[in-house]
Amino acid sequence: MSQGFDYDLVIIGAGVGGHGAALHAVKCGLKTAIVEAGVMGGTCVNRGCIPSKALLAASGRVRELRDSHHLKTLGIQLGGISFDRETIANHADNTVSKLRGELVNSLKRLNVDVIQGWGKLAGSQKVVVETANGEKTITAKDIMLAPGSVPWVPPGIEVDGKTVFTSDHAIKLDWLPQWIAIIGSGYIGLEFADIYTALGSEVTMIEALDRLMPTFDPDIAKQAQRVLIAPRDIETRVGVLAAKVTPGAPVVIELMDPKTKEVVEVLEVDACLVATGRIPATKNLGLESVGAETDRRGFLPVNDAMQLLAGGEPVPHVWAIGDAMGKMMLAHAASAQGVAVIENICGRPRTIDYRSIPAAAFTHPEMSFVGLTEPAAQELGKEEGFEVAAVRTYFKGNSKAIAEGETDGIAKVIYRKDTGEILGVHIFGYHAADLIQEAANAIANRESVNELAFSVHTHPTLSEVLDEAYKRAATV
Ligand SMILES: Cc1cc2nc3c(=O)[nH]c(=O)nc-3n(C[C@H](O)[C@H](O)[C@H](O)COP(=O)(O)OP(=O)(O)OC[C@H]3O[C@@H](n4cnc5c(N)ncnc54)[C@H](O)[C@@H]3O)c2cc1C
Ligand SMILES: NC(=O)c1ccc[n+]([C@@H]2O[C@H](COP(=O)([O-])OP(=O)(O)OC[C@H]3O[C@@H](n4cnc5c(N)ncnc54)[C@H](O)[C@@H]3O)[C@@H](O)[C@H]2O)c1
Repeated sequence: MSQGFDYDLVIIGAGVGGHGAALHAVKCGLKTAIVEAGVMGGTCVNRGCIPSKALLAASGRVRELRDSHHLKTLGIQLGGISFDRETIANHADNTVSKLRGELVNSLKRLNVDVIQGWGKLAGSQKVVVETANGEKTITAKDIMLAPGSVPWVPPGIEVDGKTVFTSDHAIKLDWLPQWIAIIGSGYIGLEFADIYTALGSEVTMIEALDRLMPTFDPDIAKQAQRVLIAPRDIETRVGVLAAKVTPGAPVVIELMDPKTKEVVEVLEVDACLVATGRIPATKNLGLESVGAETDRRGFLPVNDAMQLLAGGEPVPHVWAIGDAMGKMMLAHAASAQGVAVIENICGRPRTIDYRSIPAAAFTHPEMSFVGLTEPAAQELGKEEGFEVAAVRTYFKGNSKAIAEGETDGIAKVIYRKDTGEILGVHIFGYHAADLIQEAANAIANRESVNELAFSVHTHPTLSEVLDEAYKRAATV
């Protein structure tokens, strides 16, 4: 099919986004190559989702087995629980190797050519790859940019990879500091606070904004703070910037009042995890060869079809997906975008419905959401002229949660009062990450609480927290 080109499609970046796109491209009959400068699998497989979840699985088990009060209520008594840090780290490493191997094999099986090297655009249908053996030029009918993202380290913070580090180092679990400061209370800060406290470290969590977990719905953040932060070995500093961090023994952290710019406190800790967000890896991509440039924050500008834009106009045959275009920095969002681009290339127009993409933090218990927070829904209601309502149900009223002894949790359903359409669902509690999927499907189909109230949920399951919410919200 390649019509005088080396390939139908060349993808730059073999993360989950590029990989998902490659699999779908082959299914659609496109001759495909993927260019990777680093390790196959990108952030999610090597430095993100997978190793962090392996660490959370092991540390979560330690937390559970050490919770003698909880076990006692179930009639269980255990002796002292010990763990081996190195074996936990190996579990994460082995999981990464296994999944990376499977990813590489899946590409091999489908005859996707893997080209190792740094890829960049040299025009809208040409890629130059800097390989170990020199430059290689390849042509393609379409090109997809999927270069992902890297940790963002604010100015003033010096990372040495030993005492001051980002998640790239933390996932190796090289050591367990007695006292660790975590800068940022987003996903990475929360998940690593869960890991470190379960394994016995004391944590000081520093958040620049005026409340912890600022991107989560306020009700959920409040409940999570009550369960994930307050009873654990975690001190918090909120509304202060970590302005200067100097590695060493001790690590010295200067906290600054963002308004007065004055240093308000100096902390001396054993280690510091910088979890202050991620930035797109979009330097040296040859964008100038097609007249394009990144936006102010370094993201690749795209339209709804995910065509790369130059001066507001789509560059023919060049597409961009994943963390590098910055719509939602999640693995499943990146692969959904990759698949949608292939559909667009094949002439079956497809866009992404971001409102129905769920997200979860894999703390113990988990936090998850899909759609709008209550303040965002209220804002939309004001703009579009509808009223917003919310119902809350609690895990302590759910029979399965009671049987499990896992009653800390809340589900919140936000919906339009007039039509009952669900606008957002937020869950904090046992298995929240799995529970959110049915709400995501409901939002994707723009379903109303009035219909959902008739959908039958298995009894006794945790999913009945949503069943109860739909029934309470329904007008009939
Ligand atoms: C600690 C942590 C935990 C996470 N946990 C989750 C989670 O539980 N669930 C979830 O959904 N998301 C999670 N994420 C986010 C998730 O990892 C990212 O959203 C996802 O990896 C983005 O995929 P991507 O394909 O866009 O980019 P990446 O995975 O970053 O892959 C991009 C690839 O492109 C390569 N590359 C870049 N430039 C070039 C070039 N010029 N030439 C050749 N190759 C190039 C890079 O080497 C890299 O391999 C987590 C992230 C972190 C850091
Ligand atoms: N379970 C998951 O899906 C998962 C897990 C980990 C990471 N991720 C992805 O990785 C991305 C990065 O995660 P993250 O937690 O680093 O970023 P984040 O954007 O979620 O949170 C960063 C936090 O750091 C705070 N901050 C920034 N600079 C600061 C400073 N100088 N002092 C104090 N606080 C400061 C911000 O206010 C913010 O609350 C996320 O966008 C997420 O999409 C997802």
